[in-house]
Amino acid sequence: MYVILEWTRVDLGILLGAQLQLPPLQNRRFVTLRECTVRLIKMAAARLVAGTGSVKLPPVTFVTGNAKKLEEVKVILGNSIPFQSLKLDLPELQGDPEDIAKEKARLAANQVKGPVLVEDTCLCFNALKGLPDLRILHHSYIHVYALLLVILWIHSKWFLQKLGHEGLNNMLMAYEDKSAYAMCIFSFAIGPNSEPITFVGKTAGRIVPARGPNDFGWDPVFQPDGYELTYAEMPKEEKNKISHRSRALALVKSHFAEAGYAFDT
Ligand SMILES: O=c1nc[nH]c2c1ncn2[C@H]1C[C@H](O)[C@@H](COP(=O)(O)OP(=O)(O)OP(=O)(O)O)O1
Ligand SMILES: [Mg+2]
Repeated sequence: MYVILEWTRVDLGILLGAQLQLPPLQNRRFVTLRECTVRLIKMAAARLVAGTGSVKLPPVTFVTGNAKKLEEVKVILGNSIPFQSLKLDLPELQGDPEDIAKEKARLAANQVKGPVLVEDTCLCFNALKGLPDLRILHHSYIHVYALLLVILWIHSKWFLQKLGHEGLNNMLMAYEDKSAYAMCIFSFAIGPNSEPITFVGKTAGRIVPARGPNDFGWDPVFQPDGYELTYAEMPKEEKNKISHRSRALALVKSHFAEAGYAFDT
């Protein structure tokens, strides 16, 4: 079958030209159905491989209500992924950090109606088997043990699930083990109703009495392993080299490079 379709600006040109990235038609008034079909098949194959194919995506929207996170993400991503940011206060969900990140991505994608990137960060104490995260305690790091009591109350259900009653009873105060890790989970959803994927970055360290500027969360109480400085005391470039956030973003970048998403720029 060899049907000739007239190529007009309004209908096919817009409909197929945009989707299939047909060559400019300066010297041709016609494209063949075969040509369209071949390109459609190629596009479908590319979709299978890349998860999206050659259909162009709008730039990714990084959704966060936290200006400090955004500052870091901008520096770390540079020009590697076309993105814009949107300040939205997404609900503070509780539960497993990876589930929280995915749920945040779903909520954000439904609002933005396009590709979104979100992240969820937590600080976890090894003495407490990775609990708690300090998501709720935004700017307090007076004394970690004092915080634990508050967190215990706030997350009691979660604590019980993870540690059990005995663990809870044994938990308070005298911990030798001050080791902890900072964990960042980015979640990417290509659009509403698509299953988000996640990228986890961790940095090991320990909890110390607060040192350094007090402008970003628990940075003053977290000292990464191998360093004499807390996150807060480090120059920003130094933190960005080793941080939980940059490690997670390295995975995000590789994913984008491998998937070969094409963006409208
Ligand atoms: O690198 C960090 N260094 C120190 N503190 C940090 C870092 N990253 C997040 N944080 C704090 C902010 C918030 O108190 C909690 C995470 O909560 P988390 O829900 O992920 O952040 P958020 O609510 O501030 O912003 P978002 O709108 O992206 O959810 O840990
Ligand atoms: Mg939040």
